[in-house]
Amino acid sequence: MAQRTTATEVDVVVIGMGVGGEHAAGELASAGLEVVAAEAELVGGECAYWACVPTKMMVRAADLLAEARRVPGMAGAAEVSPDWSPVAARIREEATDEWDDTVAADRFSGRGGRLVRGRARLTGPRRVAVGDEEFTARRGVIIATGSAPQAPPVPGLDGVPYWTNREAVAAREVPGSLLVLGGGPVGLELAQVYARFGSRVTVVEAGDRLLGREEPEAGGLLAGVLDREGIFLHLGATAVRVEHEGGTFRMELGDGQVLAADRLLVATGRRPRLAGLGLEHAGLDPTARALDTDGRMRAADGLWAVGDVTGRGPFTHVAMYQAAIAVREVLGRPGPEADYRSLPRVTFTDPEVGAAGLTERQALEQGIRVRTGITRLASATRGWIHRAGNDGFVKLVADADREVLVGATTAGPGCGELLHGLQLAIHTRIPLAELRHMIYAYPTFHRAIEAALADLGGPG
Ligand SMILES: Cc1cc2nc3c(=O)[nH]c(=O)nc-3n(C[C@H](O)[C@H](O)[C@H](O)COP(=O)(O)OP(=O)(O)OC[C@H]3O[C@@H](n4cnc5c(N)ncnc54)[C@H](O)[C@@H]3O)c2cc1C
Ligand SMILES: NC(=O)c1ccc[n+]([C@@H]2O[C@H](COP(=O)([O-])OP(=O)(O)OC[C@H]3O[C@@H](n4cnc5c(N)ncnc54)[C@H](O)[C@@H]3O)[C@@H](O)[C@H]2O)c1
Repeated sequence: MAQRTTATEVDVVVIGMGVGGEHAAGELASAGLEVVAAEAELVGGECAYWACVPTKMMVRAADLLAEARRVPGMAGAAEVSPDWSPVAARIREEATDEWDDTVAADRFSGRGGRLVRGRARLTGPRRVAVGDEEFTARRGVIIATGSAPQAPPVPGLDGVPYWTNREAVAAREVPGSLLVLGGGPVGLELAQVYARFGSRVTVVEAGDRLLGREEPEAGGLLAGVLDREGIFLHLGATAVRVEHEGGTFRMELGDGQVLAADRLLVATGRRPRLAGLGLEHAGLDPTARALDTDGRMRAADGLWAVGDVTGRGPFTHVAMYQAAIAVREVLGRPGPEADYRSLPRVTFTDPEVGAAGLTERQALEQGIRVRTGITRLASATRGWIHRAGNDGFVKLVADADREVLVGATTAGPGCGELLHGLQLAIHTRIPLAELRHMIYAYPTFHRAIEAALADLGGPG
């Protein structure tokens, strides 16, 4: 690509103002650097406008309905009449400002940064073009362009008006029926929300279990709960054709079954947004699936990458963690390298599924001599007291040679919060003997950890 002769010189250019880019650009501007940040859509990115924040508002509302439905048999009678309008209004008024990022853009300008609207591309090492403007970055460029939904190559799919998470978040009405392709976190959180608001929901998952990246017990647990809530599940199912006619979506499966619904949500994963970024002009492979970064978030000399583009865990907390490291690096401040050993993630279904570190399978693949312990939440006093909605378990994965935890899953009501103590144990390698000899408050859900530790067996 021909370089323009005049380019504006600044300290740093940040490409993409999602959670990762916004954090990095804001901090660097506050530190007094001259920062230009390019954003093609909305400052705040996917998380604020179409992902974490609005979906968790939807989940909160759906969970309230589910709790109210648990009143019979435990506390009397309750009549529940779901109404989507307060959810749709809250998403518009509180979460997204009607998908207007003025507040976030002003916040960045208020810190001294310059926001440039448009799609940026690299035109050389430390050189970035946005529309007609070109910038050179004395210290370097931070790529934080996030990820985009990835649809599978199912015949007919690209010609129909399917939903991604964006349309599912922006919906003003609950569809009478919803077909969800993909049983990962996006598909399951949204499937349960819509089902609890009265939609007839069917989930089609190609793998043999739900939430395939996590422990098999988590997928099994959710399959049981969702089935009980009236969600139709097709596991190990392949969609071979999709069509949309007369307002109805029809999906043919490999076994010949045809499923029909008013809406189709495609939630089959996301892919780092790297196409058209001009990576080749910075000496990087433009066909790479993700940007390979070192522990200091460097992808090349004078080029850092943070967030979903790094492929290190597509979560907001990872993007922010990495952004903080990149900021330190740009400012030349000392600090530790990125450490993903206790990487936490929580799927906000009900029951929530929290996980940190390695699954049993990942640990085995790393050659670790593994010991596991598991306990059902219902068998802990608090789980038994809780009764309705007490589905869940705690599973621990230990390194039998080093006698420390390397992974944990906490599934149950609000059990994403239960994860933190275990994450700390994994991260700081607390010896199992220490964990066993702590006192666990009675009757809490976290006492289930003590039972799972006992189930691990081994010395001590
Ligand atoms: C439905 C859903 C629910 C989720 N829930 C959670 C959750 O509960 N917890 C959690 O931790 N994570 C959750 N995630 C994941 C989370 O949203 C992402 O990990 C997070 O948004 C990644 O941040 P990012 O800064 O890397 O990218 P993004 O948020 O994707 O931001 C990237 C930004 O870059 C801009 N951009 C892209 N290319 C260019 C370009 N060339 N020039 C200029 N700008 C560009 C985009 O417009 C965008 O604003 C969820 C995801 C989905 C889809
Ligand atoms: N609570 C959270 O932190 C949260 C919430 C939502 C999303 N996210 C993150 O966003 C990313 C995207 O989520 P996702 O659920 O879209 O992706 P995912 O990759 O986690 O799950 C996609 C699912 O779709 C299935 N699939 C793929 N192709 C298929 C096909 N042709 N037919 C049927 N099923 C098919 C896969 O087997 C998989 O189970 C994930 O990495 C996730 O961790 C996080």
